[in-house]
Amino acid sequence: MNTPYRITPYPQRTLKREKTTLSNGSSDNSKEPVKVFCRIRPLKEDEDTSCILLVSPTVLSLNTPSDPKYPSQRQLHCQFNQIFTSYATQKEVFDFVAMPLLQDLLKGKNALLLSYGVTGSGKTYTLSGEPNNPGIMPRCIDTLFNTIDEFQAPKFMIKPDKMNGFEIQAENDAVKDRLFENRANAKTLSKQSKKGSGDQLHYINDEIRIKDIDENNLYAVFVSYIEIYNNTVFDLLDESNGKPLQSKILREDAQKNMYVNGVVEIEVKSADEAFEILNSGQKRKRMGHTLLNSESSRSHSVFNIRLVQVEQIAHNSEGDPMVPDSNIIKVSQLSLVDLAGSERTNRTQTTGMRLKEAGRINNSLMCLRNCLEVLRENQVTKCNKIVPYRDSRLTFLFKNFFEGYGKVEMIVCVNPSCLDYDENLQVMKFAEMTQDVKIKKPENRDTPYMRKTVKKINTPMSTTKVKSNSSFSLPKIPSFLFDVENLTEMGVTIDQIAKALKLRGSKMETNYSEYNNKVKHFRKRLCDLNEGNILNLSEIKSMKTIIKKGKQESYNLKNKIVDLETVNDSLSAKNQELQEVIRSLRCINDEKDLKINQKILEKERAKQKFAMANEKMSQELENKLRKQREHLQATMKAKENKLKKVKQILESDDPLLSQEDVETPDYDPQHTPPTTILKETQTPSKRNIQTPSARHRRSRSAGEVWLEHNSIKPIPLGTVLQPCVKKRKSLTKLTKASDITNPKQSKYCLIAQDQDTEGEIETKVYKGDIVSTCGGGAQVIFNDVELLKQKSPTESP
Ligand SMILES: Nc1ncnc2c1ncn2[C@@H]1O[C@H](COP(=O)(O)OP(=O)(O)OP(=O)(O)O)[C@@H](O)[C@H]1O
Repeated sequence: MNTPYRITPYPQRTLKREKTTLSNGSSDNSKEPVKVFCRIRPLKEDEDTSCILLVSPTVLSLNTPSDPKYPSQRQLHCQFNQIFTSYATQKEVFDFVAMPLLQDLLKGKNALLLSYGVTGSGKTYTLSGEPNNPGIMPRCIDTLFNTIDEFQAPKFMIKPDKMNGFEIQAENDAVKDRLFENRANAKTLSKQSKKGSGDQLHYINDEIRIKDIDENNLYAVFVSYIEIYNNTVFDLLDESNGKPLQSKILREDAQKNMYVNGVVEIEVKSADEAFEILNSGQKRKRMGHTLLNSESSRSHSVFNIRLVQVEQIAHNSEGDPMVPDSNIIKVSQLSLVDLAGSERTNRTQTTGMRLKEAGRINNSLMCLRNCLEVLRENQVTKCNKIVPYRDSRLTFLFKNFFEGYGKVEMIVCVNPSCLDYDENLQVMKFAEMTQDVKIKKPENRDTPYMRKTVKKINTPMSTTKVKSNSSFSLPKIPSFLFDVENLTEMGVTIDQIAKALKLRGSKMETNYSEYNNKVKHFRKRLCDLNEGNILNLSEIKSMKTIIKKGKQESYNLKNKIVDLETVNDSLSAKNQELQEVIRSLRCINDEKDLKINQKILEKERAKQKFAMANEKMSQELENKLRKQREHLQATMKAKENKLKKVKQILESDDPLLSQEDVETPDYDPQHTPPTTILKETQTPSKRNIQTPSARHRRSRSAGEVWLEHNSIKPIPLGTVLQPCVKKRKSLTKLTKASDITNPKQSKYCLIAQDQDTEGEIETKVYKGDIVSTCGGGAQVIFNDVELLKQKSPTESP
C-alpha cells in the first residue's frame, strides 16, 4: 500500500536551499526561468518506504534513508513550480503543465517540454500514458483537434518545403495530392484489412477545447516523431519497409533554427490520424528490458507538433486561392521530449550492449546538464562562455529553445522509494540548477516563425504576376505632332508629355527602389542560403571525417583480421607439424615396444634354456655324485667287510676261515644300496646304523665353519630332520672367489631340492671339505651326501 503524502504548511524557515540570485535575474523582464514540475509516482508493492515527504504543493523534502550506508541523516528541501503527488491524475498534470503550452501554440508560440528522471520513474507514463489513462501527448492532440476542428485548412494546401518551412500550393495541386493520397490509403487499407490491424490504440477524448483562437485563420497540423539513440538521430515515421532506420543529420534553416534534415512531417487532419502515426512511431522506438523497468526507453524520443496558420484566403471564381503577395504563414511548434532514464548501471546490472546504451544515455543527459550549467554561469557571471550544445545531438537540436526560440519546461519524475535515494538526490540537484536558468522570452511578435509563401500557384500566380508586371510598366508618352497652326493643342500635348515624363521619372524611381529592395532581399536570401550551405559543408566535412574515421577503423580491423588469420594459419600449420611429429614418435614408440616385447620374449626363452641347461647340469652332477658316492660306499663297505673278516680271523683260531673271510668279494656298485638318512618311517638296516661315517662325526666337530650353498627359495618340506651345520655362512650364489677362499670356512655343503622318480620332493645335502690350493684358491672335495625325504608309513618298502 502506498503511504499518502502528508501535506504540511510550508515552513519557510526549514528551507535549506538558497535560491541563486542572478545578477540580471528578477529585474530582467526579457527573460523567464525554466519552469520545473515534479511528479512523484506511486511506490511499488514491494517498496514500502519512501524517502520523499511533501512539505507543501511546491516544496518537498528528500530524507536520507535509515541505512548504515548513510552515516548522517539529512533533509534536503526542494522547491518546484508544482509538485504532483502519486494521487495526481493524468488530467491534472495535463491541465497544469501542458494546457498553457497548447494555448501558446495556438497563439503562434513555441514550447519545449522535457520529461526527466531516473529509469522507471514514470516519464513515459506522464507523456504517453495508457489507452484508458492518456498522458500529455494524446491529450494535447485531442485538445488541439477539438479546438481547430472547423478551422482546418484543406489538406495539402500547406506543404512542408523540406527546409523547415512551409509553402502554399494551388487548390488544383492540393486536389491532385489528395486524390493521390486517397488512392494510396485505399491500398494500405485493403492490405491492413487483410492483415487485420487490431493493435491500434484508442484514447479517450474528453472533448476539451481552447476557446480564444483566431477564427480568421486556417490551421494545419503537422507531426513528426524522432528518436535520438546512441547520439544518432532516427526518424520514427520513416516508412523503411522493415529496413533498419537511416540516421538523419541536423541542419540550420534560413532563420538559424535547427531541424532534422529530411524528417518525415505528416499533415494530420484528425486526432485518430495523429494517434495512428504516434503509435506506429512508438512501435519503432528502442525499448529494452532492464532490472528497474521491463519496458525501458533506451532513447530520447521527440514528438513534434507544428501548427501552421494562414489568413483565410479568398478564392477566385474558379475556386483557386488568391494568394496576396505578402501573405504570411505563422508556424509554431510544441516539442514533447521523453528523455531516456538516467541510470546507475550497477543498480540496473546492465552489461554489454545495454551498458553501452546506458553510457550514451548518461552522456547526453550530462551534456544537457553541462549546457544548463554554462547558461546559468553566463547569467551569474555575465560572461559569454560558449554553451556546448554541439556535444550531443539532443542539446544541438534544441539549442534554439535555450536561446529564446520558445518556452522550456521540464517535468521531473521521481520514484519515492528509498532504494532510489541516491539517484533522486542527483535529480533534485539537477532540477534545482535548471530552475535557476533563465531563458530569453520569445520575441513579442505574432509571427515568430515567418516565412513568405513560395509561389507555386498556377493560375492565380499568373494573375498576380501580370498584376505585378503591370506595376513595373511605365506610363505611355503621348504622340506629338508638330503643327504650327495648332499651337494650343501642341502645348497641351507637350504638357501631357511633360506630365508623362514626370510620372515616368517617379515611376522609375519607385521601380528602382523596388528593384533595390528586391535585390537586397535576394542578396539576403542568397546569404542565408550561403550560410546554410556553409553549415551543410561543415556538417558534410564532419560527416566525412566520421566516415573517414570509420573507414580507417574498418581498415584497421580488416588488417587485424588478416593478421589474426595469418597467425591462425601459421598456428594451424605448426599444429599439423606437431601432429606429424606426434604420429612419428608414436610409430617409433610402437616399434620400440615391439622390440622390447621381442627382447622380453627372447629373455624368457633364454631363461628357459638356461633353466633347462641348469637342470641338465645339476642332473649330470647329481648322477656323477651318486656314482662317486656309490663307488665310495662300495669301497667303504668292502673295506669294512675286510676289516670285519680281519677281526674275525684275529679273534678266531681257524686260519682258513679267516682267509676265506678276508677275501673280499668283487665290488658291484649295482647291488650296493646307497647310504641314506631315512626318516623315522623307514626302518634303518642294522648295518647302516652300525657304520656311521667317520666324516659325519668330523663335520660336527666344534669350531668348523660351514659355507652353506642353498637355493634362492628352498621349498619348505616340513621335514623333522635337518642337516646339522651350526656355524655357517649361507649364500645362494657363488659369485666371487673370496666366497670360498675365506680361511675361516673349512666345510662346504650344497643343498639341492629335486623331484624323485615318484614325484616326491627330496632334499640332498652334498658335503665336502674346502681345501686350499697352492695357487691361492680353494677346492671342495665332496665326501658326503645326505638325503632328506618324506615317506608314508603305509607305503610298501
Ligand atoms: N504516476 C504513476 N501512476 C501509476 N503508475 C505509474 C506512474 N508512473 C509510472 N508508473 C508505472 O511505472 C512503470 C514505469 O514507468 P515508465 O515506463 O513511465 O518509466 P520511465 O521513467 O519512462 O522509464 P525509462 O526511463 O526506463 O523508460 C510503468 O509500468 C508505469 O505504468
